[in-house]
Amino acid sequence: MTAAGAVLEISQLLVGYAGAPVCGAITARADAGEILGVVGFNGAGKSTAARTIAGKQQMLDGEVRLHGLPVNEDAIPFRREVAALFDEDAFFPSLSLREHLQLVARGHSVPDPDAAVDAELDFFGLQDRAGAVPDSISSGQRRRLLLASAFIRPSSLLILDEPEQRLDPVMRERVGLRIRKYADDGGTVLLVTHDPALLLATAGRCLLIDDEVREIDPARAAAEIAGK
Ligand SMILES: Nc1ncnc2c1ncn2[C@@H]1O[C@H](COP(=O)(O)OP(=O)(O)OP(=O)(O)O)[C@@H](O)[C@H]1O
Repeated sequence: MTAAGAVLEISQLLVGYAGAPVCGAITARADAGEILGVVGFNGAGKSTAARTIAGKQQMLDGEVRLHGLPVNEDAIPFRREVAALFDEDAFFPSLSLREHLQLVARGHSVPDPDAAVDAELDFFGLQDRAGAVPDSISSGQRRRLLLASAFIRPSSLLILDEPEQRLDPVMRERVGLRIRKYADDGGTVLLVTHDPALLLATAGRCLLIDDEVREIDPARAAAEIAGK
C-alpha cells in the first residue's frame, strides 16, 4: 500500500552485477517536494543504485515504486515521469546544442518549446554556443547541456548522479538553486553527490550507501564528505 504523498518508495532493494550486491539493501522513500541526498565512498554503489532506481539496470531483489507503480523503463508513463542525469555523454554528433534541447522539449510536449530552449540556454550559459555541435564544446559545457536536457522536460522524479561533475563553482551553485526550485515546485529529487556544499544547499534527508545502508543527517554527511 502506497503511503499518501510518497512519490518514490524503495523497499529492501538490492543492486549489483552478476547476481552479487555491491552494497546493503536500500529502503527509503521520498515524497513530493523532497530532495533525498545519496552519499558514500568511491565504489560504494551509489551510481548502481541510482541506475537501478531509474530502471536502467535490473534489480537483484526488492522493490522500487514510483507513484505506486513498479519501475519499468520500457513503459512510456514511467519514462514521462523520470528525468535523469548519469555520468554518460550521449549526444547526436551532428545536432547542435539548440537542436538537442529542441528535440527533448518537443519529444516531451513542452509548451512553447523555442522559448523553453532559449531559457535553458540562458540559464546554463550556453547561448553563445547554441549552434555548435557537442564535439566542439568543452566537457563542462557538454555537462551543462545534459543538465539543461534534464531540466527542460517535465518530470516528477529527477535522478541526478553527481551533477557537480566538471562544473565550475558558479555553475555548481546555480545548479543547487535549480534543484531546490524543482523541489519547491513539487518535484522529488534523488541526488547522488560528493559535493558537501551542494548536499547542504539542497538535501532535506540523506542516505549513506555502504555495506549497510542507513539514513544520515545531511549536515553530518556534508561534514564527513568535507573530511571534518
Ligand atoms: N558494469 C559493471 N560491472 C561490474 N561491476 C561494476 C560495474 N560498474 C560498476 N561496478 C562495480 O560496482 C561497484 C559500485 O560501483 P558504483 O559505480 O555504483 O559506485 P559509486 O558509489 O557510484 O562510486 P563513485 O563515487 O566512484 O562514482 C564498484 O565496485 C564498481 O567497481
